Amino acid sequence: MDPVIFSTSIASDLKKVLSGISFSQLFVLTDQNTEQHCLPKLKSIFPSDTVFKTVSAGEKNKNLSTCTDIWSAMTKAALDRKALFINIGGGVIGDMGGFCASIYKRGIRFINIPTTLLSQVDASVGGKLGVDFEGLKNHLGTFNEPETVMISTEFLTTLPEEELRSGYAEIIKHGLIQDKSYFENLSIENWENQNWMELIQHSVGIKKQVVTSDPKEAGLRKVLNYGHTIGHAFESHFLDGPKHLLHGEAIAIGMICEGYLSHKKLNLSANELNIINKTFLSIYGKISFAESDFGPILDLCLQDKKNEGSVLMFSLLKKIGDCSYNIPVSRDEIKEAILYYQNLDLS
Ligand SMILES: NC(=O)c1ccc[n+]([C@@H]2O[C@H](COP(=O)([O-])OP(=O)(O)OC[C@H]3O[C@@H](n4cnc5c(N)ncnc54)[C@H](O)[C@@H]3O)[C@@H](O)[C@H]2O)c1
Ligand SMILES: O=C(O)C(=O)C[C@@H](O)[C@H](O)[C@H](O)COP(=O)(O)O
Ligand SMILES: [Zn+2]
Repeated sequence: MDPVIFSTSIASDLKKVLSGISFSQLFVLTDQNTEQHCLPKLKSIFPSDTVFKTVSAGEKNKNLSTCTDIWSAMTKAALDRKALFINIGGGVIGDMGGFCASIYKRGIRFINIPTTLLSQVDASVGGKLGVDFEGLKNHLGTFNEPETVMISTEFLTTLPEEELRSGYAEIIKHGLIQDKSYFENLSIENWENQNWMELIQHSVGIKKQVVTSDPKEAGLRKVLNYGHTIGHAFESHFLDGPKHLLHGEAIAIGMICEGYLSHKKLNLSANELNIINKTFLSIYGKISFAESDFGPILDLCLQDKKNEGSVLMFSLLKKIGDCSYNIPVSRDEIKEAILYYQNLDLS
C-alpha cells in the first residue's frame, strides 16, 4: 500500500485506516494549536480509551525536554508495543512525535497527519525524525517511516498566512532542485491563491522519488537540503529572539545565499540567480542583522550533517532544476554569501 493517502474526507478516511490496523491503544499527539483547530475534525472517531497529549507549539519546544514529557505520558498510560501513535500537527509534531514513538520500548508504530502546508509538501515523506539539541537543528534523530501519512487540505483553512508562506518555500525548493517547469509554473505574484492539493501532490512526488532512491541520505537525498546549511544556521541563531524565523523563512534566506554560492562555484547563470533572488525577496522580503551575528551563524554551519570532518559540504544548483551535492565550501565563502544577501537591493 502507498503509505501516503490524499484525503478529501479526513475523518472517514482515518476511520477506514484504523479499521485496517490492529492496535492495543491509540496515543494522539497535538500541540496547543492543532488541539484547537485540527483535533475536533477527528475526535469523534477515536475509541474512548484513546490517550490525548498536547504540548506547547513551535520550534522552541522541539527538544528533549518535550520528548521527556511525551514519554512520561506514554509510560503513565502504560502503552504497550502494540499501541499506535498518531501525530496531528506540523513538522515539529511529526518530527518529534515520530521520534518519541520510534524510541519508546524500542519503537511503536505511528501515523502522521500533517496539518501545515510545510509538513504536507515536505516533512510528510522520507522518515526523517528528530529534535533540536543545544541549539542545533534536528541534531538528535533517526530515520523511520510512519505506517501511513494522511494529507488533507481541510486543515489549511485555519493555518495562519505566515505559516502557509513558510511552507511555500519548500515547494519552491522542490522546483529549484529537480523540476524547472514546476518552478516556472508557480505563480509567485499570487502565491496565496493556489490549487494546494495539486502542488502538494507534485511536491510529494518529487520528494518520494528522491528518498526512494536514497532513503538514508548517502548521496542524492542531499539535494533536498538545498538552502538548509545556511538556512538552518539562521533559524537556530534567531530562534529565541525577537527576529524569530519560521523554517521556510530561514531556508528562503538560505536558498538566496546558496544560490550565490551556486553562481560562484557551479556557474549557475547570473540570470537564474537573479530570478531566484527576485522570487524569494518578493515573497519573504529581507531581514537585517548585525556584523555580530556573522560569527555565530558561521559556527552553526560547522555542525551541518552533510559536512565531512572539517569540510563544509553544500548542495548547490548547476542550473534551475539541477542540483549537485558534496560541494566543498570554505568559511570565507559562506561569509561572502551572507554578505551578498545583506547587500541585495529589495527593488
Ligand atoms: N522531517 C522532514 O523531512 C522535515 C521536512 C521539512 C521540515 N521539517 C521540520 O518541520 C518543522 C517545521 O514545520 P512546520 O512549519 O509545520 O511548523 P510547526 O509544526 O511548528 O507548525 C507551525 C505552526 O502552525 C500551527 N498549526 C499547525 N497546523 C495548524 C492548522 N491546521 N491550523 C492552525 N494552526 C496550525 C502549529 O501549532 C505551529 O504553531 C521544522 O522543525 C523543520 O525542521 C522536517
Ligand atoms: O528530507 C530531507 O532530506 C530534507 O533535507 C528536507 C528538509 O526540507 C528538512 O528541513 C529536513 O528536516 C532537514 O534535515 P537535516 O538533515 O538537515 O536536519
Ligand atoms: Zn526543510
